[in-house]
Amino acid sequence: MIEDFHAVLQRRLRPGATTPLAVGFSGGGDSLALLRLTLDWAAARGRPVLALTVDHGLNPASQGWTADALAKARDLGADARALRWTGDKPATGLSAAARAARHALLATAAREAGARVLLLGHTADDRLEAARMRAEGSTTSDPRQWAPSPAWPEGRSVFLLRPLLAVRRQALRDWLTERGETWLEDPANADLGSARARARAALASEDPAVPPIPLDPSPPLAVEGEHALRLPRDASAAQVAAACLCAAGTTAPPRGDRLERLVTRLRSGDAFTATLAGARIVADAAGALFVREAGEGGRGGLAPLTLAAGETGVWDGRYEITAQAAIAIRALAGLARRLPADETAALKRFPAPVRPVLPGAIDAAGAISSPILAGDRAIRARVLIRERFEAATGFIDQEPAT
Ligand SMILES: Nc1ncnc2c1ncn2[C@@H]1O[C@H](COP(=O)(O)OP(=O)(O)OP(=O)(O)O)[C@@H](O)[C@H]1O
Repeated sequence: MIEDFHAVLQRRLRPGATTPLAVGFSGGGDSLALLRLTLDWAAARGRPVLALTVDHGLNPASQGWTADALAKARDLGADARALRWTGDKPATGLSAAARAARHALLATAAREAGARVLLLGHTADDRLEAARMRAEGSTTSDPRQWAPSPAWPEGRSVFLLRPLLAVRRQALRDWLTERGETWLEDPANADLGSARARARAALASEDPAVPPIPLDPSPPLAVEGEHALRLPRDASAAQVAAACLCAAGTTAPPRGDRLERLVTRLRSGDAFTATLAGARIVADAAGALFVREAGEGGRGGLAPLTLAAGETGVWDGRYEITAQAAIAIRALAGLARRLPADETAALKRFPAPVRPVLPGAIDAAGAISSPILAGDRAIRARVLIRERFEAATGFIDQEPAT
C-alpha cells in the first residue's frame, strides 16, 4: 500500500517543489491515514503539509470534532486550519450544498497557502459505493485520481489528488490500528436514509472486485486561443462541454441532449452559430470558436465587479483582476466607444464575438480602459479560460510549477 501511495505522489507531484501540500482532513479514518502517509512522504522531501478541516456546522458536536482534528494534525507535525461553513443551509439538497461549500473552502485555503495540490482520502470503497449508487440511478461520479478542483472560481489553480483510490478502507484502518491510532466515525455514515450509507451497508456483505483506476482523459489534439477557445470540429463531447464551461466562465457545464445535439452539429461540418450554457459557438470550416455569449448580460451573467485598491477578484469566472486603485469592471459592450484611441486600435485585432465580452474598467473619475488592451499595468488581468480548459481536459496531469 505504501509503495503504491508513493508511486502516485511521485507521478503527480513536481520533483523539488517546496510549496505546501494541502490535505483535506475530516478527522475520519481515511483522511487520517492519508495525512500520516503524506506527512511521511513530505518530510523526506522537505515539503510542508497543511491539514484543512471543514466544520459544516450540521451537528452540535462538530466544533469539538474540528478542535480534535486540528490538535491531532498538529500533533502529527502538520500545520492545521479549521474552515467554517457559514452560508445558508438549504432545506433540500443539503449534502450537495455542503459538498460545494466544502470544496470552495478547501480550495480557497489551499490556494491562499500557496498549495497547488489538495489531497483527498477517497478509497476504493468510495468508487464501489459510487458505482452501486449509479446502478440505482444516481448521477454520482467516479472520483478521479487527478482532477481540477470543481469549485469555481475559488478552485482556480488548485488540483485534487486522490492517491488512495486503489486501497480498501479496511486496509487503511488496519494500518492505523497497528500504529495505535483512533479516529472519528462520522454518525452520518450510519444513517440509512442516505443513498451513500445504503450502498456502503450493501457492500459490507460482499467482496467486490475493485475496478481499475480510470485513465486520465486524452487532451484534444489542438486548441487555440486565450479569450476564446478554438477546437477542431471532431472534439469529443467532454471536450466540447469543457470548452463551453471555460469560455463562459460558469459553474455548470452543458450535459445531456443539448450537448449531444451540439456535438452532432459540429461533426456535420455545417457552418452555424449556436448558444449553449452561457457560451456562443461559431462553427466554420476551420473549426469551432467557443466564446462568452454577450447576451448573457440580460440574464444575470457578466455581472459587474467592484474592486477596492489592491484587491483581487474574478470577473465573470474568466478574468482574475487586481487593481492598484478602486475600479468597477464591466463587459466592454457599450463602453468601447469611450476607450482611449490606442485601446480602440488594439481592440480591432480581436475577433468580433470576443470584443463585447472583454473586461472594461471604470475608475473613480469615470475614465474607461480595458486591462486586456491597456499598455500600462495599473490593472493586472490573468485570463483563466485557457488554463481552466487545459486543467479540465487532461493537458495538465501533474503539479504545475507556478
Ligand atoms: N469536513 C471535512 N474537512 C476536510 N476534508 C474533508 C471533510 N470531509 C471530507 N473531506 C475530504 O474528502 C474525502 C472524501 O470524503 P467523503 O467521502 O466524506 O466526501 P464525498 O462527499 O465523497 O466527497 P466528494 O463528493 O467530493 O467525492 C475525505 O477523505 C477527506 O480527504
